[in-house]
Amino acid sequence: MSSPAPTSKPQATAELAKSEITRVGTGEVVIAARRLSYWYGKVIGVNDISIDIGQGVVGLLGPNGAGKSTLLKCLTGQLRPTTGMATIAGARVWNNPKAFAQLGFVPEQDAFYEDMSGRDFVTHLTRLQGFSRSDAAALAEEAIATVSLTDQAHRRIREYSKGMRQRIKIAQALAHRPKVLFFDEPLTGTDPIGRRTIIDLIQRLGDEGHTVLVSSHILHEVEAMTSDIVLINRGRVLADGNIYRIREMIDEHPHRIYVECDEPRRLASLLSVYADTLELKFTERGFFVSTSDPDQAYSRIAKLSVEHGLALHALTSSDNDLSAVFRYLVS
Ligand SMILES: Nc1ncnc2c1ncn2[C@@H]1O[C@H](COP(=O)(O)OP(=O)(O)OP(=O)(O)O)[C@@H](O)[C@H]1O
Repeated sequence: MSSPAPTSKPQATAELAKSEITRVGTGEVVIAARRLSYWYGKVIGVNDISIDIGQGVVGLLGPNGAGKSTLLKCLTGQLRPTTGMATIAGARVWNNPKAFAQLGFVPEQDAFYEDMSGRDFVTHLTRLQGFSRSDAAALAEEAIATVSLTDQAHRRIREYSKGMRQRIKIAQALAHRPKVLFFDEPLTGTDPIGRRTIIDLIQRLGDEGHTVLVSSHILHEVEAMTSDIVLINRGRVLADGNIYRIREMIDEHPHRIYVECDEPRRLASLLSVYADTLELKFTERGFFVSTSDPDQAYSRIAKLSVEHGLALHALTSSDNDLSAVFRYLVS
């Protein structure tokens, strides 16, 4: 999205109505943004976001280019907001080392000294937080154990798999024991076991009372960690709240189910008599059915195929992904 950079000053926080502030997480507000915008020259990264984030795990969902990384960078003090502000525990983040000490950040991109061991990498970065050599070493060891990398910590990062790289980045973010953690697309490129380890860890951090903000463009990834989500698109908050509410929004819209079975035309004709069947579209091996009542449609397809002896080979929904949610919300 491209439009001229704003010239007006940010409005004061007090001028915002409560309804203009997105509220996620539980308990006291830990992370806050007020009228936060960030412009890359004439391209907007984050557009006037006001949000209060409490404890627990919160998912920041949006398609590629939505502004997730830019928002995380503003909230962690890596980028100075063009307008507006970000705070952690009430203190402004930008240019404030005290705020940095309270947060841990797991970036999407790798930025390693590849020839360092995992252990040295975490220890050195922890020393930069102001800890003595021995304290930093002890904290690093603890964090490395938390991500189950103790056995591999002596190896050079160059030799690490993608999943191990993700975990050593997480150890780096945890070592100084921050209460607030930011994960930018933490599951990218990980295998199923690595994913499980990271998801479990994120949930545990949330259960222990940390505030954890996790960005992703994949709905089911975030769903595995939390039901508390914020949807962003084109730099703006589109919706927030419980993931089930978002699912309800999906269900309020025509839902497309793909069916492959023996004699697809026969099953399609059986479905065509129901009022919630909106459209049928055939493919080489099956058909798409659009329905206004997905729950009914799923059970009906299963029931009819059994009753009429039509073996089902595929029953899937292409609408379960995030792009569908966004299509609905934007339209
Ligand atoms: N360094 C940059 N220079 C110019 N534009 C940028 C830069 N970084 C991001 N943008 C633009 O800002 C917008 C938001 O990008 P951002 O990287 O924050 O999105 P994202 O949701 O994190 O997406 P992705 O997961 O693809 O990184 C996009 O339009 C993007 O092209």
